[in-house]
Amino acid sequence: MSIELSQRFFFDAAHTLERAHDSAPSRRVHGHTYHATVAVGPAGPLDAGMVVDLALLRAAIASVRERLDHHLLDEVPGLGRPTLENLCRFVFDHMADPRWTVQWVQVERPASGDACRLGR
Ligand SMILES: Nc1nc2c(c(=O)[nH]1)N=C([C@H](O)[C@H](O)COP(=O)(O)OP(=O)(O)OP(=O)(O)O)CN2
Ligand SMILES: [Zn+2]
Repeated sequence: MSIELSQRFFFDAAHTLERAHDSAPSRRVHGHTYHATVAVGPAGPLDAGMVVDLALLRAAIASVRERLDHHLLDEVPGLGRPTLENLCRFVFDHMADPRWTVQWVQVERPASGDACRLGR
C-alpha cells in the first residue's frame, strides 16, 4: 500500500521557443498560465497521521513558484529550454526535501490541454 499527498499551484510566465517545427508564434515572446501538481510520499512512517503538514509543503511550493511566476522562463537559472518537460524537472528538483519523497510532478497548460508528468 502507498500513500501520496498532493498540492496544485499555478503560475503565469512568458517564454520563447525555437522549434524544429516552424512556428512564428512560438518564436515570439508569449505567455501561458501553467498549472502544476506536486505529489509527495512520506520520508518514513507517518507522523501524527500526516505524510507531511500541508503548511510545510505549501511553503516549499511558494519558494519554487517565486522562481517561475511572472518570469521570462528563458532567463530562469537552471531551467534550460523552457519546455513543459524541463519545468517538470525544475519543480521536481526544487521540491526535493528530506521531510518527504517527491513522487511525481505534473505541469499543464489547461488552455491548450498540454500536460507533462515526471515521476520516479
Ligand atoms: N514537447 C513539447 N513541445 C512543445 C512545448 C513543450 O513544452 N514541450 N511547448 C510548445 C510551446 O510552448 C508553444 O507555445 C505551444 O505551441 P503550439 O501548441 O504548437 O502552438 P503554436 O501557436 O506554436 O501553433 P502551431 O500550430 O504549432 O504553429 C510547443 N511544443
Ligand atoms: Zn509557449
